[in-house]
Amino acid sequence: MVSLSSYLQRILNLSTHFPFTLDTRWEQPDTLSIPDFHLKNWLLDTSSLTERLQSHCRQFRVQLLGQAVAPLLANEKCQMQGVPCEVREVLLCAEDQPWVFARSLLPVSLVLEGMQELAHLGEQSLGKVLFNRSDCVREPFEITRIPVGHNLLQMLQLDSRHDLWGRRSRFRYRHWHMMVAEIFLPGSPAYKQFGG
Ligand SMILES: C=C(O[C@@H]1C=C(C(=O)O)C=C[C@H]1O)C(=O)O
Repeated sequence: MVSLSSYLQRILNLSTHFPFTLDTRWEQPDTLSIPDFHLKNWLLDTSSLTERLQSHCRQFRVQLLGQAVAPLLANEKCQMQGVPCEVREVLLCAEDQPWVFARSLLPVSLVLEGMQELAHLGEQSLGKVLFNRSDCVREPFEITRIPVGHNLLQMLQLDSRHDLWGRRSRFRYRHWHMMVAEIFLPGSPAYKQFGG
């Protein structure tokens, strides 16, 4: 098991990589055959992923890879109605392993006017902000399958013997929409092979 500090040293030294982006096809959940019920339960769980991961480990942290205004991919632009966004990419890590890669899109006007706490989240979980507000409504999930060899794995310098799976959903707050996409990485408890 690669020690998180040496693993992160490698990733964080690649500062030019931010944003890592997440170029993948997103589908309605019933159009992809999810390998097993255990994974499906993780993919479609609407509760806070941060809290669920914390219940599976002793030491949890959010490792910020970057948060800055950056271009969106075509399939993100239409979901975000073409508004300029801050892109926030993090690794959700437990013990000595990165368990989730997350890429969130935060409209600049929301960060500046609507929810200023998003401007200086740093390594606090975005979920703590979103799930503590009753006026943030989560919209339905789309899911994605990331094949072995996808460039995200190469950029994150991770190997996987199986496809990875992820989900994304928008959170609506007043007239704004945020997008949160999460990819379960090989060591995460979303896969039955998890040793925990
Ligand atoms: C949406 C949540 O927030 C998590 C924390 C994130 C962050 O800090 O950038 C991003 C995605 C989530 O996995 C959650 O906890 O469910």
